[in-house]
Amino acid sequence: MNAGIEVRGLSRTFHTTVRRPGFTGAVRSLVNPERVAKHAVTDITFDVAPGELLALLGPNGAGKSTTIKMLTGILTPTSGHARVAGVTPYEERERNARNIGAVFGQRTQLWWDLPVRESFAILRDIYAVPKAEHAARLEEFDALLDLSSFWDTRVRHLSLGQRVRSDLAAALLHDPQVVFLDEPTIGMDVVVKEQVREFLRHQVTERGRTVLLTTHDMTEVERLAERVVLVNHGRLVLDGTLDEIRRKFGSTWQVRATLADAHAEVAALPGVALLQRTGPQVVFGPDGPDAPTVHQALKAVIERHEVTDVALDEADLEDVMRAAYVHGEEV
Ligand SMILES: Nc1ncnc2c1ncn2[C@@H]1O[C@H](COP(=O)(O)OP(=O)(O)OP(=O)(O)O)[C@@H](O)[C@H]1O
Repeated sequence: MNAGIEVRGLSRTFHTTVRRPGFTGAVRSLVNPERVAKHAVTDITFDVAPGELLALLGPNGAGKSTTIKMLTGILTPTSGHARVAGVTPYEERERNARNIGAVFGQRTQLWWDLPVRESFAILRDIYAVPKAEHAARLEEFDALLDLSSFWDTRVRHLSLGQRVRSDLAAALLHDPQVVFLDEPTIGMDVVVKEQVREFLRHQVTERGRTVLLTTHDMTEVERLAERVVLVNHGRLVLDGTLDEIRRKFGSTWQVRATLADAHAEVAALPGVALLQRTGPQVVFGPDGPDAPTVHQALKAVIERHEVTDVALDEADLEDVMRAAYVHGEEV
């Protein structure tokens, strides 16, 4: 069985009733309601390989949550289909629930009035996890997320960072193959964010879980994801590695180097232009659509020249993504 995610031509349209303004408008809306269709997700196709962490990115209202809701079985698609660890989520919700874990950073699935550890015990019973297995997993999660310092506290009294760490543990205690994370580190301080990222990396690399992550935090994307899928206005605009996306939309990098020999000849590098030369100081930039990434260019420069100093300027991933959202549909 494939423990990944397959999404094929997935679409979801919402039909809402428009309220006309004013009293007569309200009466007219009652008598003759005006229905409008909102195409939240349109014909999206992508895969997440087993054991891969993919970031699903897009501006507000792009359709990310709607996509995740279809993959977790909360919503049924209008058309298209999806399989999550071999199961059609909206047709077999219960079976799907056993295979997946989900964390929505803005909401909790824990019992508000119970201490965290009791919530974990209830989940153990719900998912019928053997006691020894549950204890071993909790020990592993505690080592990475430092849960024991607050797991006797009621959920309502936890800080945001403590609550989300508890939610993450709760979502993974039944050992799901596939994990959905909707803005898991929103509002956390940098230390807790890093702890959570380390935990997620461990779950992907050591436990082989398949993760679909949505976030607006580009540092998170850089630290965790190799591949990203970009959606805008409900449509998929890009599916590729961070390097590919940088290459397409982040064409503003520069490598500045000081050559050991002020008269040395500068080697021609494919896809790299020599922008400036003043004695030993040289500045390189990307040349054409097949230009390398800044890191590849830096490596090539160092390999071919003896340099005494080197610095690089790179387009911020936020800028790259902004360009990709705007121009992604054109490529
Ligand atoms: N139940 C619903 N009824 C009507 N429209 C909806 C419903 N749920 C979502 N939408 C609309 O569908 C579009 C996509 O929403 P969605 O929540 O999937 O976006 P998102 O990419 O997750 O955004 P954000 O980054 O702000 O969380 C939005 O225009 C939203 O208003």
